[in-house]
Amino acid sequence: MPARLDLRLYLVTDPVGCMGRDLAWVVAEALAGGVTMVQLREKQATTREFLERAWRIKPICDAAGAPFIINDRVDVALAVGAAGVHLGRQDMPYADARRLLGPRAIIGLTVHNMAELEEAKATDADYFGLGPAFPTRTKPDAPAPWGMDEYARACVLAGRPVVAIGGIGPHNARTVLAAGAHGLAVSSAICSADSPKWAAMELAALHARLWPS
Ligand SMILES: Cc1ncc(COP(=O)(O)OP(=O)(O)O)c(N)n1
Ligand SMILES: Cc1ncsc1CCOP(=O)(O)O
Ligand SMILES: [Mg+2]
Repeated sequence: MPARLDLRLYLVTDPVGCMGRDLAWVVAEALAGGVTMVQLREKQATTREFLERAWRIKPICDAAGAPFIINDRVDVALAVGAAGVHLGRQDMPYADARRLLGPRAIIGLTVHNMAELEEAKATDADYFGLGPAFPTRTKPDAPAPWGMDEYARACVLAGRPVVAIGGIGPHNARTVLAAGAHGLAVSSAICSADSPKWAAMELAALHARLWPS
C-alpha cells in the first residue's frame, strides 16, 4: 500500500543545509521528531548521485510510513518507486508526469502567485506548494515572497491541500497556518538545526495546535 499524502510537516532536504552531517541521519531524526512526508531535493547532484541518495533515503521513509517524494525528476521517482514528485515551473509538465507515474502517484505543483494558481487549478495535482511564504536562503532563485493577505486568499481558492514553503520556522509557522495552509514544508529550520528531531517536534507541535486532528 503506497504511503498517503500527509502534508502536516514536510521535510524538503538540502545537502548543504545538513552542514556535513549524513543526510540519512538527518532524515531519520526528522521523522522521529514528527515529519510526515519527505522530499529529496538535490539541485547539484548528478543523476547517479541523485539515484544513490534516493535508494538510501527511501527505505528510511518507508519504515516510518512517510511518503517519499522526489524533487524535479520523474525518471528518478520511477526508478526507485517513490510515492511521487514535486514539480515547479521549469520541470516536466503535470500532464506528462501524471501519464508516466500513474493515478496513484502523489504529484505536487509549485504556485508562486494568483496567475499560477489558476493554471495549477486546471490540473488534478494532489497538492500545491505555495511559496515562498517568507524570504529564504535555501532557494536563491525564488521569486519575492507572497503577501499574507493574498496568501490567505490563495489557500481558500486552491480547493485542495496547500503546503507553505520558504523561510518557515517556529517563529512564523503560526502565520501561514492561520492564513490557511494545511502544512509546513521546511528545509533549513530542520536540516540545519542542532537537533533535527527537536526542531521537527517543535514544528509538529505548532501544527497540532493550529490543526488539531
Ligand atoms: C513543497 C514544495 N513546494 C515548492 C517547491 C519548489 O519547487 P520548484 O519551484 O520546482 O523549485 P525547486 O525546489 O526545484 O528549486 C518545492 N520543492 N517543494
Ligand atoms: C524549495 C523552495 N521553494 C520555495 S522556497 C524553497 C526553499 C525552502 O527552504 P527553507 O525552508 O530553508 O527556506
Ligand atoms: Mg523544481
